[in-house]
Amino acid sequence: MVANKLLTLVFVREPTRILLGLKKRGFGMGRWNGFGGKVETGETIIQAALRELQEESGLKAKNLQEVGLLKFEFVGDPQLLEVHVFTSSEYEGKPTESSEMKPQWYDIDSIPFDKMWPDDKWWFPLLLKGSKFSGYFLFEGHDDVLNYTLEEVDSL
Ligand SMILES: CCc1c(NC2CC2)nc(N)nc1N1CCCCC1
Repeated sequence: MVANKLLTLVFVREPTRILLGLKKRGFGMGRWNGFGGKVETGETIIQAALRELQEESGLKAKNLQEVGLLKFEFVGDPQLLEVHVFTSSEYEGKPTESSEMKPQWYDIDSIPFDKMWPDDKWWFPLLLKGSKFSGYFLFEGHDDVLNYTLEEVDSL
């Protein structure tokens, strides 16, 4: 039994814009995304979310709200990924480029979906309107979504 791999994903949000980062290397390189990564042993999901945001963007979130739970399966790979999605509207610091990510503010009307993970176009509208959501995506490779389910939920 392969346990789900726990990952975090944080979006820093202002009224009309959202902070995205361009992944400079590794998994998802060349795609704009929120800030996140693996939950290490000995840390909570929240601690991991705060740590990854700080490491990758330089920002210290003062409020994290869990808004989504996304599960990913890849054809041929037994490892399921479980991504806990958060938003933050209060933070300290200035967006700073790291070795991993180049941060940039995007107007919420011009999200670069063609340069993001393919699943984002489905759940991002729910994040932007403040809904809580839970979804599952079956990928073949890193570009093709074979199947998905997505629902708005009252609580995560
Ligand atoms: C789980 C991969 C993934 C994804 N879905 C695609 C099936 C791979 N979509 C988005 N937006 N972020 C993702 N990660 C957020 C946590 C850090 C690693 C990348």
